[in-house]
Amino acid sequence: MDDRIISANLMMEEQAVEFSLRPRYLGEYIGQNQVKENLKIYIEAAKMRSEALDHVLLYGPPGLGKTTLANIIANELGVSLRTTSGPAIERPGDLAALLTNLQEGDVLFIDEIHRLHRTVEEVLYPAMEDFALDIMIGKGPSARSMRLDLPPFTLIGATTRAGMLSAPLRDRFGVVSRLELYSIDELSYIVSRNADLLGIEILGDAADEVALRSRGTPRIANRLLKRVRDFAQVRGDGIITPEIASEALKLLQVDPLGLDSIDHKMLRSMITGFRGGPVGLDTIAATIGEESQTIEDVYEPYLLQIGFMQRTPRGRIVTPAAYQHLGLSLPPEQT
Ligand SMILES: Nc1ncnc2c1ncn2[C@@H]1O[C@H](COP(=O)(O)OP(=O)(O)OP(=O)(O)O)[C@@H](O)[C@H]1O
Ligand SMILES: [Mg+2]
Repeated sequence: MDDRIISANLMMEEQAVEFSLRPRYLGEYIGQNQVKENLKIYIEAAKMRSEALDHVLLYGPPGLGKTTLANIIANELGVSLRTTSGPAIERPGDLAALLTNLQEGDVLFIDEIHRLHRTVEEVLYPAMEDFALDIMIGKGPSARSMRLDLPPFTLIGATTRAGMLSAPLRDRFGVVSRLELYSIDELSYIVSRNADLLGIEILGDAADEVALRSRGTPRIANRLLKRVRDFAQVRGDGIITPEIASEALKLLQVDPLGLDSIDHKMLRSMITGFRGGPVGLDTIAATIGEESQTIEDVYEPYLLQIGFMQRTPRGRIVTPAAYQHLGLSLPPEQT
């Protein structure tokens, strides 16, 4: 699924561009107003008290700006940021090395924090709570534990799956923020701003056109913008007009609402195989050959947001709006 144009996952060759487009301060970070307002206050307060900011957990679907926000928080605090990820920290000693190298007030950013090894996670508890490391010296009966002080620091954890964090870890975050899918207006603004940064000329209506198909996700908006730019250069005079945008987007096989063939396949198989549901997540996954987790993290949030799917205790159901979008008629008992 990673070569899908609308995959929200970061592709290798995109990293440099993403880095250059990343907003550096809260003022440049579009949307997520609730999260921003809260952070602004906590950051201000931490600075006034000359203390480290409380630990922050950011969660939400991929490509919504968690990494960006972690960098912004460090910038706003005026401290350094060290980045690592759950699976990258293999042994407790690796984490201890990271922690002992922090300066007072620094931010340690752990991406995919739900994938931390258990033994590593246990080192994190006293580090987060008491800014201390418990290390074992010696082996066997003569072994004893020694406590090492750490400089006060801020841990920022990011995850697409808050539900997979253990309770003791989750409870140690003072600030827990959920990032939401972006509105069309916000995405359109991001597209225009990023076009500016990349030296691309795009008309307002064309930016809306791109925004509409970006599944509420800035990363997808950036990707579509670049494809549309290529098209405008080859087929037009480089300026992205609404006509150019919609022609280019059609070629990318993304429908006017940003759904691609996998979304279509999923909705259609729920309709034809299960009369629109309710149908369990695992059944859907097996039917279309995707992993349940991927469906839950990546495809479903957008379909829920645009009201094409609903979650019920008995499973997922397809809504009339989706039938209409697909040009299918509702089963008789639902009309
Ligand atoms: N609020 C925003 N305003 C402007 N641009 C944004 C915003 N959020 C994200 N972006 C853009 O989207 C890109 C992807 O964001 P980012 O890498 O922070 O997502 P992520 O949530 O960390 O994704 P993942 O879950 O894959 O790690 C950024 O490079 C940036 O260009
Ligand atoms: Mg990230």
